[in-house]
Amino acid sequence: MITHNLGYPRIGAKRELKRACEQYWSGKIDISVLLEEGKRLRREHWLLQKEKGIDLIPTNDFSFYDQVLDMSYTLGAVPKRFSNVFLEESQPLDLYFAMARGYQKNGFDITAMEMTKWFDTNYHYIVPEFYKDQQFKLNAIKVVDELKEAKSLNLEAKPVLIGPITYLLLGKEKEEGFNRLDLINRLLPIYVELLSLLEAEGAEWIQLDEPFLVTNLSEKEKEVYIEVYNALAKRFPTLKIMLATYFEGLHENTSWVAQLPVHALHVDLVRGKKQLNELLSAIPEKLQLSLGLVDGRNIWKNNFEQSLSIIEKAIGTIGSDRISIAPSCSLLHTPFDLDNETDEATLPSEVKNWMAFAKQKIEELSLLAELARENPSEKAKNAFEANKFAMKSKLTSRLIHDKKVENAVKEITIDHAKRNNPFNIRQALQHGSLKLPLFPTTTIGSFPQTKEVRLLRSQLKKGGITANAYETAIKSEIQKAISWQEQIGLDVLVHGEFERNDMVEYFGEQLNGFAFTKFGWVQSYGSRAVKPPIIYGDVDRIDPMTVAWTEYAQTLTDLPVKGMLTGPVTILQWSFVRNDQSREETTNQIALAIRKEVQDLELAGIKVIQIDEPAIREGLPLRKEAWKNYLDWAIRAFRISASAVNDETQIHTHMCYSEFNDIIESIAAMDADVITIETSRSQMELLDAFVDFKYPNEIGPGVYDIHSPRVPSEKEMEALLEKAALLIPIRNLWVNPDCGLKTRGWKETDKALVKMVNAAKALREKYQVEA
Ligand SMILES: CN1c2c(nc(N)[nH]c2=O)NC[C@@H]1CNc1ccc(C(=O)N[C@@H](CCC(=O)N[C@@H](CCC(=O)N[C@@H](CCC(=O)O)C(=O)O)C(=O)O)C(=O)O)cc1
Ligand SMILES: N[C@@H](CCS)C(=O)O
Ligand SMILES: [Zn+2]
Repeated sequence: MITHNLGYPRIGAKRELKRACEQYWSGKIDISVLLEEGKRLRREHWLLQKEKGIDLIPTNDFSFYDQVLDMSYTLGAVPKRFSNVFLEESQPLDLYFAMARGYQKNGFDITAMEMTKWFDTNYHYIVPEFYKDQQFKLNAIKVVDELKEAKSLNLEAKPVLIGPITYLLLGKEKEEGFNRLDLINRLLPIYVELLSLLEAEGAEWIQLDEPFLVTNLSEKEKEVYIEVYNALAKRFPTLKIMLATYFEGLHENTSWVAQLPVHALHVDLVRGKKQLNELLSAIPEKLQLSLGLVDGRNIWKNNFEQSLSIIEKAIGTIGSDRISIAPSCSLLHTPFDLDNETDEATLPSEVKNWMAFAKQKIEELSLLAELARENPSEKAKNAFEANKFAMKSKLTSRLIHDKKVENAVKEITIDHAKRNNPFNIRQALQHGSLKLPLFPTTTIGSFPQTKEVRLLRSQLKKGGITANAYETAIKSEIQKAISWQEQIGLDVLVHGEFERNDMVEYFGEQLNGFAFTKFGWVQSYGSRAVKPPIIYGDVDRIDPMTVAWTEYAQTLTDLPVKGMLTGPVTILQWSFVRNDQSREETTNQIALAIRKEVQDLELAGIKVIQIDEPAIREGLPLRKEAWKNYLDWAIRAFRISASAVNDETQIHTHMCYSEFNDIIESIAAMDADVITIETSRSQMELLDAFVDFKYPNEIGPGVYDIHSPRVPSEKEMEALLEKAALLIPIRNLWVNPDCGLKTRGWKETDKALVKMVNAAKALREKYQVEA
């Protein structure tokens, strides 16, 4: 039985890759320094896995931005708007980064490719763009060079590629008249070329990631899978293909997937525990099985006793030489190294002893392999006892349960999720009290988190400045932001979220039942990372979390300041969650905590309160049969958090990166008075669902993409608004960017928002004249 890994976090223990990329983008370092840093990180991560005893080590899991973008680049799926600008002799990495970030230099103004969520994770990938005349062309340098690098270190390397069908399904047709799956005939020869090169370079194993195999597939998709994998098997009779599935079980796909002619099948036994029995009975004689035992999506220690019984069962049925063990999915979604966490105040050692990050998960794998052998070492036996102790300590700990919270959740009734009156009555009251113009302008909450602001927080945490000095400095940022918003003519203001490290972590730090880390970074997109807090116990809010900052901002202006909260589903989704109770139960606890905050904001005189729920769509189960149950409790949790206010108090919600078509009914059921959504990258395409559904409440379709430094023109935003005004009743229409502006600089923010306000004014004029 061997151990292998599906992918390692590439950003580095201290986010070294982030710093290197950002320094390169700002011209502070040369390309050679960036490339060298990438090489150093790869080497370090490979050697660490080797040292911990992993037999098969993944390569090509490293990326300077995103593994899907790497694949597009490797397969030559570069949209023409880029390839026309970047000539053959240009630095390849510059073209690659331009695809991700857009390019507004040397007289060019090219928009970035779209970005969306990777299955149900908080990781974002760059969406492949497909055209009717799409051609592919191999650019194998990265994949092959990384294999050579690993081989030069005497490692048993396993190149990891996104499988051809998952790659196509991840993308989007950018024009009508074709189906992207039909491109398989042009794509497959490129994969064949790539696999041949890798085989020639001595690759024995290739991992092809096909996570779409865990979803509800159409007949056509199933047929393409069968054709493609048969073709590959015929062409590569000796290359060992490991077909990797994860994030769910195979369900109804089990029997035919088990028949695909690959060397090994990897299955996720954390999310898809139940599939093992069926698989063991359906497995053909030669197929090897990779058991995904160690949770790649959470930070809890593996339960050795349970894992060993699974291993035993698998060995007992098909023999140890056909079994390998691995994490459930790539470790990209877990932080780097728990050993770096030494602060008892943020992460009590009792809780830390229940946890494992990527490095520890790799150790767990080696230990499990050792323990499954006949005569495990003393070290492994001791580790087994320590693991048993940790499991028991978690079961019996006094840190976890809070009767008061558990009772409050039990006492939730239907009334907790109901506003006093329906939307039309609330709308009239809110319009009467807020007196906003047509096409009211607002922003989504955050303003640039400058180096200076982040430094202040870092100094506060290190004791370099006092809490008073920090408060004064943040208040000064708020004061500047309020007077600037008044000056440029925004209608509903925000305080700017300067005091927040992150929209989830900030709340986690103030809620009971949460622990947090210093270095627990997980890549979110490109160079950006998040530090998900850890929910280990019952959640409660003791003191107000945001009221003082919002109240202060409101004292500075007569215009309404929007209170800014993160919703219960998003807090759940972007945290590491308990594995000892249901997600629904935890979300209800968070909903009650946010409800208290909403009530306190209203009491403090705040008339508009936004409860962000960007992760509702992302939390949707991968299997359609589980959607209804999830949506029922998720929407109810939002409503519990939002419904304790008077009719005059206007509740906003915000969502980004979401395809709304499938869940529009549930979004309407949230019954927020105003919803702001990300729509600009898709040219308002995402608005269609709201239009088709005749969405009744107010809506702010984003008019500019905040993920790129590109400043849109006034005309562009006006055109988008015109489009929206034709689709949505204008009294229901708001004007805002796609999302918060924390990642942007002040210069571009100022320019863009001035233009946005002007665009709103132009529409106001036009429609007032017409009215
Ligand atoms: C809306 N989004 C979010 C998602 N998930 C979240 N949990 N939060 C989100 O906001 N998912 C979907 C999208 C993803 N979008 C983003 C956008 C931006 C970031 C981002 O900017 N991340 C920052 C880290 C933010 C943070 O936690 N900052 C801390 C610590 C800052 C720090 O690095 N300090 C330095 C010292 C100070 C200095 O010298 O700069 C240090 O520790 O070395 C803070 O502000 O206090 C990033 O840089 O990646 C993420 C997801
Ligand atoms: N209020 C948050 C929402 C991000 S999704 C922000 O503005 O950053
Ligand atoms: Zn957003």
